[in-house]
Amino acid sequence: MTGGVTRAGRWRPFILPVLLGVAATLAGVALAGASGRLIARAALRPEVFLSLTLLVTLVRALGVGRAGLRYAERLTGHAAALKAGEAQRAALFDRVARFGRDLLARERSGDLLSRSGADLDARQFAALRVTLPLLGFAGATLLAGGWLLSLDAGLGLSVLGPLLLAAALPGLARTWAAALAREEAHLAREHGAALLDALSASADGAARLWGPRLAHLSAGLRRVTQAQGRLQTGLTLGREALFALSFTLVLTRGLTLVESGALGGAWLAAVVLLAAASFDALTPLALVPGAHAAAQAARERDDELAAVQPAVTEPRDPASVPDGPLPLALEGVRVTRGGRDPLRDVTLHLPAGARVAVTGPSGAGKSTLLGLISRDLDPTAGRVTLGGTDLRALALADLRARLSLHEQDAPLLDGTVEENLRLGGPHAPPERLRELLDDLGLEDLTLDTWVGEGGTRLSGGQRARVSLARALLKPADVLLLDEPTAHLDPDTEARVLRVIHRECAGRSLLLVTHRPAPLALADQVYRLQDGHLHPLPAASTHRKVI
Ligand SMILES: Nc1ncnc2c1ncn2[C@@H]1O[C@H](COP(=O)(O)OP(=O)(O)OP(=O)(O)O)[C@@H](O)[C@H]1O
Repeated sequence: MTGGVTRAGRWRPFILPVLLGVAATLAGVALAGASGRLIARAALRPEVFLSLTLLVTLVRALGVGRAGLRYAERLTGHAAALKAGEAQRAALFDRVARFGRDLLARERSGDLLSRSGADLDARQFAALRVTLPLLGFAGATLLAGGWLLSLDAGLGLSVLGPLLLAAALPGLARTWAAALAREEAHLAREHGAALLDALSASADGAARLWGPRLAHLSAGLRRVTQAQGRLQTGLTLGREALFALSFTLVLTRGLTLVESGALGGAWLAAVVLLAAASFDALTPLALVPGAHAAAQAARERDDELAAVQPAVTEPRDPASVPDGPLPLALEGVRVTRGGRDPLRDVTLHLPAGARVAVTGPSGAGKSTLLGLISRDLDPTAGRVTLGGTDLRALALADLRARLSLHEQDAPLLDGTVEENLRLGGPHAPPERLRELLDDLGLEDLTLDTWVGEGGTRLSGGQRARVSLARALLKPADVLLLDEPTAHLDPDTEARVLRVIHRECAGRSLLLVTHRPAPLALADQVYRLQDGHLHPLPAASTHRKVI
């Protein structure tokens, strides 16, 4: 999914941390063996302590080296994971941005949010949570098993038998662990989405209706977490029982070998500690099936998302748009939405610099008309053109640079008023922003007012005017205004219309509205009804407003 980054390329940054982690595990196993040997020899013959200098140095080197290797593995591993995550996040953002609101209409936003966070986490740490423990365990088994087998087959089997059985335990429970991980992810998604729904509907008490649903989902999550806990406890108990068995077998066999003289007494401590250390390498294996299942599920969901086609696509070889104001036209346009045709055969010409208004009943398709021009959607039949070129032949960014859209629900970004305005006019001087707000009747709103998520800390009328100011600030040739005076009292509406009239100078305007007053801005008014545009008499009766 990372746009051109190959599978091998994604793994390369993890090679060093995985090697470091494996080396740290091996150093741990070797340290246990070497220190056992050292302690035993020093205890048996203290007078030869000086001759043990090499062993002492080895033990110290392994002790310090293991900590250093583990530290370096964590450092490089997390850096690699975060870097991989960065690329995955950017790719996800690109994809989501291509879908725009399409995706939000298709997926629930809480679902998308919790899912993308968990999926990115599962994928970016897969190498450290799956590959590293497996390789570390394989290395420890080869080292400890190989040495013990070379000493005595019975000793080797006493460790390898229980060790491999203990390693297989999480694998045996894999299906159960994967089912629990899937159920947990599903419940967490449902819970996240229901919580967001409940919060956004909390004002009218509708949230209380979600109470039982949230409680049910919480109970489900608790049940799954408890089942996961029981599974982990079972696996730990099984591992400890196999360790106890191995320890007993190694000790029994080792003592027999010492008694028969086949093994030096000083080696027994090394053998026992080495066997114990190889079981330590098992601990991280318990999480491997869950991490593997999560990474696999994340990949499947990513493929699913990749297979969904956005409503509008970029042309392969975009046409260029000439500079300067250009005419816009809808030619015989039909739109099918939700099984209905809100627009059936719509033809509309907006010459450069013209001002056109469209009115009509609710649900007639007025916003859909603007959506066609900003390419939120494409027509089912007919075409929309800018300067004679079909919009589908233009790069989306080129098209949208020429348009400025104020939407009916006036969505604002979570930030300050100034940050929102700067999306429209990044280089506008602060005085220009201030003046525009004052002219729109927003004298009380400071530029550093924080608007909250979606602008929810502002009143509906304030939010609409900040969004309108943002649209007016954008240096675009075509203004598309959807209900620019919604939520406003008549006096403020008149003020706002005067500002629009002033700011429209030299640009084209297409506005859609239910209200009569904004029609005064237009040279030509249409009524959209039953999928067709019907011209109305000029709106000169409303001129007095502006
Ligand atoms: N994202 C969507 N998916 C499917 N159908 C949609 C979508 N958005 C709008 N519609 C449908 O398209 C039709 C036209 O909606 P539109 O919002 O364009 O009407 P409108 O004239 O702007 O209404 P209003 O005046 O109430 O804002 C409606 O039947 C609506 O249900």
